[in-house]
Amino acid sequence: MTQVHEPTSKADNSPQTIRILITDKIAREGIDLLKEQMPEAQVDERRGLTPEQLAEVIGDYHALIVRSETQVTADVLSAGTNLKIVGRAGVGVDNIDTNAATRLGIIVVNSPTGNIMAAAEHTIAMLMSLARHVPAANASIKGGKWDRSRFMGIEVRNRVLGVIGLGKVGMAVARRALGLEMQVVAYDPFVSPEQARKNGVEMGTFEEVLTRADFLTLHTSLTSGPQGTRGLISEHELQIMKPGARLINCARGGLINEKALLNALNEGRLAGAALDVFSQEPIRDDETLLQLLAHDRVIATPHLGASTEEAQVGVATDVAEQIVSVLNGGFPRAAVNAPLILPETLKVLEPYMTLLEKMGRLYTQLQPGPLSKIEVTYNGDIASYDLRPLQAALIKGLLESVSEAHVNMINAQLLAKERGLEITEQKSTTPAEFANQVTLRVLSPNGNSSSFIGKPGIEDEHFDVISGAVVYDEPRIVRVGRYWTEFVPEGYILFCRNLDQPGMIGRAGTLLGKAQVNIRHMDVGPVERKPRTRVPGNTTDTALMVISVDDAIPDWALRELSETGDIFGVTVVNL
Ligand SMILES: NC(=O)C1=CN([C@@H]2O[C@H](COP(=O)(O)OP(=O)(O)OC[C@H]3O[C@@H](n4cnc5c(N)ncnc54)[C@H](O)[C@@H]3O)[C@@H](O)[C@H]2O)C=CC1
Ligand SMILES: O=C(O)C(=O)COP(=O)(O)O
Repeated sequence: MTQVHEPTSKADNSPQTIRILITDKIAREGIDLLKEQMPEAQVDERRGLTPEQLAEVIGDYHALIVRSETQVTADVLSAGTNLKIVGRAGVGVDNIDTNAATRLGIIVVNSPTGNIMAAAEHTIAMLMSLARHVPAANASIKGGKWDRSRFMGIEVRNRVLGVIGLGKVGMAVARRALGLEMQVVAYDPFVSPEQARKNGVEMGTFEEVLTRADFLTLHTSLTSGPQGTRGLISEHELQIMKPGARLINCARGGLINEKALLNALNEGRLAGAALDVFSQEPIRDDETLLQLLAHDRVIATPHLGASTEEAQVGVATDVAEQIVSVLNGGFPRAAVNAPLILPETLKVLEPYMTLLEKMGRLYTQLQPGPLSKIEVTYNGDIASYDLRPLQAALIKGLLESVSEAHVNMINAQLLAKERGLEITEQKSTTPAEFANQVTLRVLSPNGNSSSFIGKPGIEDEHFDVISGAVVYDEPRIVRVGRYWTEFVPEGYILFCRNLDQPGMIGRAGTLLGKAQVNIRHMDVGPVERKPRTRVPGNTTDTALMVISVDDAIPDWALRELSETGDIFGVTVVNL
């Protein structure tokens, strides 16, 4: 391990100290930004760590910043017990196990635009170098030769540039190639022909682009799996490429079957290849790559696409800003594994996030047991927002007591799915009983509401409907089961049902007084919201008594309350 910098501030092992680890070289501006905006944080730089070495130290850190060299494996992430965020100072995140990060609730951010121009310009430099043999001619003249005939080139004007992947870099390359008077034809299944045409680019099928291109340049990200891009250019694709074409790869080494490329070059089917990226980086012992590097018609650079001063300042500050935001409890602007929520939206949603989390917690404490289907209904203006953070908050509240996993916005959906929990949403901007009301309805596995089992008023009544609202920015629970109520879901709360008859409140109050437990708030909710006429002597009417208290209630007091008769279903929750 090469430790190029000692920790930049004095080591502090207190758990409260925010610690940020940087394991690849990033621009000083990014590090300065971290220190300015989080002066209390400890920022350490350590380079050349193997995944095993990184796994050993990562437990002490809250944030990790990498480029393409550090391998952030599932083991590294699992060892990051305090890790909240991994920042990739660049675009490609194929060196980070983002699935593992998602499962562990670790946010992964990148800088999607900071190095685009650098990568596009490097691609053009490779294109021109291939056309005019610049690297070989440079080596030749420096070797004391004056060899002009060996380095006969071709003009790129009027030649066809085939672009595979017309995303940010691909499009920037296309625009530059049009400036060089090339014809540009591209393949990208996710880009519309109209959008391409507006930029002077013709779209074609994969085969058309391969067969027409004089220069073929790759700009897709590297993905695995059956639909993935790994090995996108293999034996067959190289076979159908125009004879004498030239291939450029400034995206990811794994996009090309490098052995097949070596064969195509050796057999003279391709006139040249310019490679900035490789399946093994740095190249150590891969025989095919060593042969490609030694090949006359191969131009190579050591993954320099993003290496410009401008790009490095851009990506480092971009990622540093997001790290500061996340460590301060805010949201990143370019998360790879979390929904993008605008700050203005988040401000509106925050009290609802608290509400939904509390509703989930309240449900699991009142009604412990397995869950399979939940329907959430949003009524009022709130229904017009992006509600994904609210669903994540609900899942957090529901799963927290039944799962060891740290549930957050990143992994909530995944964890719910793993536990077979299906959540459906109903939205209506028409207000319900309250202006902005959220109702949670737990359904039985067959989709029916399993709300009330047994005769109303007996102890096995199920509380499978919970409604909440935000009143003056404060979350309130307004309905539990069939009872209307209103209380702030916070701290210890005693729930019980009582026969709807005089003397019940006094009985509970006296008992809590005897137990020295202070009542903060009390609400006795009827089954219907509207005032109604009590029928004297009707002993089946029940009400829900909700008593918020300052401290835990001793067991003997709860027992005594249950034994008084006419008060039953005594449960205490802690929200
Ligand atoms: N050499 C270097 O230093 C740098 C390399 N890169 C790499 O360049 C690549 C492109 O980056 P961006 O343009 O920012 O990404 P991007 O996400 O904007 O564009 C990728 C494009 O590929 C398309 N695509 C996906 N699957 C495809 C397939 N099977 N066939 C054809 N097109 C497909 C997508 O629709 C998308 O338009 C990434 O791999 C990135 O890591 C980026 C910056 C610097
Ligand atoms: O941003 C990317 O995808 C790159 O490939 C740049 O990699 P780097 O940050 O130079 O290691």
